[in-house]
Amino acid sequence: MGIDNNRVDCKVVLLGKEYGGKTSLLERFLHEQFNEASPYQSTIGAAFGAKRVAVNDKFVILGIWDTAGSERYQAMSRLYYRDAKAAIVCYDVTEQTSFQRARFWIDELLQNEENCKVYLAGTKIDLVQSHTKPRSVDLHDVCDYGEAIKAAVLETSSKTGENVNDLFLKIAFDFTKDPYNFEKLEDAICDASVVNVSKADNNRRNCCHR
Ligand SMILES: Nc1nc2c(ncn2[C@@H]2O[C@H](COP(=O)(O)OP(=O)(O)OP(=O)(O)O)[C@@H](O)[C@H]2O)c(=O)[nH]1
Repeated sequence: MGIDNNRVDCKVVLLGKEYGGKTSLLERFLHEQFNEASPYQSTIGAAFGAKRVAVNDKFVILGIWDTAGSERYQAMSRLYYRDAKAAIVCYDVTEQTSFQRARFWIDELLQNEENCKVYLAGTKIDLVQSHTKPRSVDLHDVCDYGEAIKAAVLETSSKTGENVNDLFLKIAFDFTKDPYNFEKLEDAICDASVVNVSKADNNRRNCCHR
């Protein structure tokens, strides 16, 4: 992709319960794929990926840390949210306990990272839409909570891609809205890997934005 991994404009961290869909979300965003056939492998430690995103006439490089959801790695996951500009806190819309876990991480972020913007990502919405599994987390409840903590809420599917680009593009867009961040951005040359905010911004649903 031609990205210099030493230069990241916006540090993003993925947090949430194990099996919650974090790695799949990152895989969908970075490589536009979802490997349903391959068996679930829990993340050990953390993984990193970067992607350049176009916002108007500027480019933002999102450097994204995918943390392990297992409580065994909780102490390690804490290391990855330090100085993050954005946290995507994931919960599985079909599993209520994953939402409780999301709230745990948000409490931590609110206490420790006042400059980190929180995005609540409901995952696996395709399972509800296809009636494969019932919904366990109500979108309106999450939106009420999101409003209270000033967090955007998006329900996503890494399987269909619904709202996945929109989520990351919103992060990049919000990042450029801060004049301090915007000044630091350098012009970059467009290539095929760039995702454009204006293209992915259409037909948004299952979300409430702050
Ligand atoms: N149908 C459907 N399945 C999904 C989706 N996202 C993830 N999954 C499945 O859910 C399981 C867990 O997904 P992961 O992305 O590995 O979850 P994780 O949060 O990274 O898990 P940890 O590494 O344990 O923290 C896998 O079997 C995925 O295929 C989705 O949007 N739709």
